[in-house]
Amino acid sequence: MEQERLVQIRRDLHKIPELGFQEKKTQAFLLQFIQELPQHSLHVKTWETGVLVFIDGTNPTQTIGYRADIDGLPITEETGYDFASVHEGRMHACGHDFHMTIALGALQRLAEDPPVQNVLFVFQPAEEGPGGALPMLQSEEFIAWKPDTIFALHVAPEQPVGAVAAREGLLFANTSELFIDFKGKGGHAAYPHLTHDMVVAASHFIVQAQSIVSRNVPPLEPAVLTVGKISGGFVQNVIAEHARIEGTLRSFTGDTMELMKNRIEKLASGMQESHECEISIDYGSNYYGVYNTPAFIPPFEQIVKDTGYSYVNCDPAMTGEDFGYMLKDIPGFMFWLGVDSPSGLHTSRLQPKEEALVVGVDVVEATIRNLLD
Ligand SMILES: CC(=O)N[C@@H](CCC[C@H](N)C(=O)O)C(=O)O
Repeated sequence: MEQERLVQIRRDLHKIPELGFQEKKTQAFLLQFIQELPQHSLHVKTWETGVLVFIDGTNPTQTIGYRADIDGLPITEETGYDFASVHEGRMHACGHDFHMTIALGALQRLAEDPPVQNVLFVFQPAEEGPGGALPMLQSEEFIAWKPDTIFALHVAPEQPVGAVAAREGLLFANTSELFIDFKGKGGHAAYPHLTHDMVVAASHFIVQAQSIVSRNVPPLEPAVLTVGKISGGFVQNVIAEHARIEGTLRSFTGDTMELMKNRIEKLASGMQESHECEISIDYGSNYYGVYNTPAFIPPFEQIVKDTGYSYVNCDPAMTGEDFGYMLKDIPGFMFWLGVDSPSGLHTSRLQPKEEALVVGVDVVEATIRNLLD
């Protein structure tokens, strides 16, 4: 019965993915669901497009926080689901529909049978960008209910259903977005000698930037430089006066991140000369690495096993998460929840198995009830 209800919630949310800070329908859905729960121990606030729900514990000494991110991605869905996104060009391709459903499932169980400690459920906007965690953390609404400990999960397509993975210390990388604009002299395709072609400049830049990780970053330091999007020009027979590349930088240390940015800037300054153009760089949002407080991991492993699921001690990943900002300020941790999808995160065919929803609810509920007792 509960499984059917969780599946329905997930499917309803899956249909309405919205980008960061535009999650109006998602927020309305969450509020409607929360309003239908037993209200005796609940307090609800909104912040921007997010929602905060505080549950009074029965004999509290502390507050434990649980955070779920709520935004979707600008990806066109290709799952073939009959409950696919009805928002064109938007998809829950990072599993945030699962994250919200699991939080609602755990919230329902705790609203019906409140735990000893106080609980704060955090439904946070804009994880994929521009980043909702930091401003939410600094908001009056959050500060008034600030928890002593906080945790969160992320779906893991490569792990089987029933597996929960975590580690002490660094789980996710530092990230920085990367937006670079190239501006030069465009013109007729037949007169290239009179122009400074920005498609050519951007292409050279992308190829040369590949040597930053392979030739500047020390070989034992993990680093990623990905260009995910390139755009520019007007039409096939006009030489482009503008091109733009959009990407992301990932590292485990602040020094490596600085080194990559430094090399990008040097490369850009050399290319301004060689391609006779103007290059401007914007690093967009930067996320702090997700660092799990080591002391919580052994008790969490025990809770997972006691709940009947398997625990995996995993390696750190180059994914990013603005939850890193919350963990910088509040002790806690993040874990991976196995959802066994053949297609990975940020793909148009991500198909997490819905049997994992109840696993998530069980683990989140058990952690809230037992971690601090
Ligand atoms: C878990 C996950 O996939 N998170 C995103 C976070 C995006 C951060 C930012 N927009 C960037 O691209 O640097 C990820 O891409 O890892």
